[in-house]
Parts: sequence; structure tokens; C-alpha cells
Amino acid sequence: MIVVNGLRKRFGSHTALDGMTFSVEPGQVTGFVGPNGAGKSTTMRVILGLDAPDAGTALVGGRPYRTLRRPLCHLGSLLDAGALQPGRTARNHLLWLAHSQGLPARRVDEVLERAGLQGVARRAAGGFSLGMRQRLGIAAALLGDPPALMLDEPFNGMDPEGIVWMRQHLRGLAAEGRAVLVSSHLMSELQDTADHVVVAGRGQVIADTSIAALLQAAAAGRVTVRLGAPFVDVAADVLDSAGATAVRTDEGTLTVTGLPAEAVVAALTGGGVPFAEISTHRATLEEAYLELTRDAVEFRATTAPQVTR
Ligand SMILES: Nc1ncnc2c1ncn2[C@@H]1O[C@H](COP(=O)(O)OP(=O)(O)OP(=O)(O)O)[C@@H](O)[C@H]1O
Repeated sequence: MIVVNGLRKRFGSHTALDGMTFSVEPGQVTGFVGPNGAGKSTTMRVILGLDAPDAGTALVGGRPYRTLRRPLCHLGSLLDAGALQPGRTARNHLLWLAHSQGLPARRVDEVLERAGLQGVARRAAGGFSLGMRQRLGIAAALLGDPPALMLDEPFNGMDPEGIVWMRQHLRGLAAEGRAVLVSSHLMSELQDTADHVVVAGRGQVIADTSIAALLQAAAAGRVTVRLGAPFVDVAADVLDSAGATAVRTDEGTLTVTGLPAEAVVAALTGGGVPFAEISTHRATLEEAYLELTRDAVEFRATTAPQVTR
């Protein structure tokens, strides 16, 4: 289990982490999402002891990573798939890592097979595509058979087949009881993968929730009512009196917030207003995420560049 509590980190005058707090539970994939600059990589670097926080703690199995005797047996990580000696074969890269942690060579062959790299094990890793490097990074993370895994943007550079493989692989690792933390700046990548999601923005957690609850919250309260144009105004009045907010969004269409669909039906029926159709808006994961992070995006394509003279 990974627990971060009140992490703060400044780089000069810039606050990268501003009280980041969450935990990664065993047996599930936790997505760590947020716009660029939200503080995901910094949090992961702090967990690994690569950056020192100004305040707060990051514990792996109850202890700071730096104090673990054989860290690969506690937490496997993939931060930068490019971090390898290009001339070394995939197998030698893993053998070197295994040796440094006192792990047996047989683990190397086991993880190569698990990552689907047996066929290229004796090829120089420098010639690997980014997707293959990601697989090699996963193999390295699994060397110590750790109960927790932490992967920074593992879908980067993967082709569609690789993405399917990665999703199944992550699910499999969680099904074995491991705590799996996976960062991404695309919520859609985590569809069908993550059970839980921690949404970061401006160095803080802005949502810490199950995927199911996130979808439900995003869809909650948005009900579309279609009815004959002459009834729109009276329907809006009836719904306003029932405590909802009804906005005409199209000819003969009201978008209602503040009341669940059943209550909308009850209010209209009680008010004697005929309607043709009532539907609940179902948000996609991406919509739910965009809604949450709307105020936390540091760089926006639509923001006019600031010119300093
Ligand atoms: N070594 C550093 N020196 C100065 N600023 C840094 C450093 N590392 C990170 N930052 C800044 O801290 C903030 C958080 O960066 P971080 O890389 O953790 O975000 P992120 O959520 O991982 O973003 P991305 O999705 O782009 O990787 C950013 O504004 C970044 O520019």
C-alpha cells in the first residue's frame, strides 16, 4: 500500500505540490490523472525518494522508500521508459537490475515472459520502440514480485494492441492483490482499467473516488425533457416550483438540474403537463474528468499567449 500525506513541494517560486494526500489500496488499479503540471510525476518522484518534499510524508508499506532494504521487492516502478543503456540487451538490462537487488536470474526469464518480451530478450534495448521499452519497464518493475506498482504514463507510445495488453496486464496485477498506481493525463486511457481514480490539479487532490461514483456524480441531476413547444414554459414553471432548475436548450427541450428523473416525472405528472420523453444524461469518463479539472488546467490551448516586453 502506498500512502502520501500532505505533500508539499516548491521549485523556486512555483508550487508543484500543495498538500497532495491519497492512498493506493491493494487489489485495485488506481488511476492518477490530472492535466499537465498537476504534480503527478513530482508525487511519484517523492514516493521513490528522488525528490525531497518540503513537507508531508510518502510511505510504501508503512516506510519511506529510501529506508527499504530491497526496494524492488516492495514497490516496482516505471517512471521513464527511456532510462536504460541502449547497447545492453533487454535480458542483460534486467539481469543487471536483478543482481543489484540480490534477486535470482530466473526472475529475469519469468518477467520477460510476463511482459511478452522473450522473443526480443537478446536484442539491444536501444533499438526498441517506445511501446517495447514500456514493456521492458514493466518487466523491470515486476522483478522483485512487489505488492505495489507505480507506473508513470505507461500507455505512452503504445499501439492499440499494446494498449489492450497493458490494460489486461494492469488488471491482472491488481487481481493478484497488488496495489497499482497508474498515471495518465487522458482519462479515456483508464477506461476499463482503473477501479479507482485520484484526480490531481495544481498540486492537490481534487477528487478521490471510484470510477463508478465519478460517472454517477457527473451524470447526476442532468435530465432532458422533450415536450410539445406550447408546454415548455409551463413545464419550466412547474419544475422551478418543485426545486429544480429548468433551462430551455432547444425548441421543445428542457435541461433540468437539481432533481432526479423520477422526481421530474412526478412533478410534471402532478402539474398535469404532458411530455414526450425524459432521459438522463450519461457522461463519459472523459466528460466527467474534464468537468472536474476545468478550473485546474494550468496551460490551455485557448489561452492567449502572454507577451512580456
Ligand atoms: N525539477 C523541476 N524544476 C522546476 N519545476 C518543476 C520541476 N519538476 C516539476 N516542476 C514543475 O512542477 C509542476 C508539476 O510538474 P509534474 O511534472 O509533477 O506534473 P505532471 O502532473 O506530472 O504533468 P505532466 O502530465 O505534464 O507530466 C509543473 O508546473 C512543473 O513545471
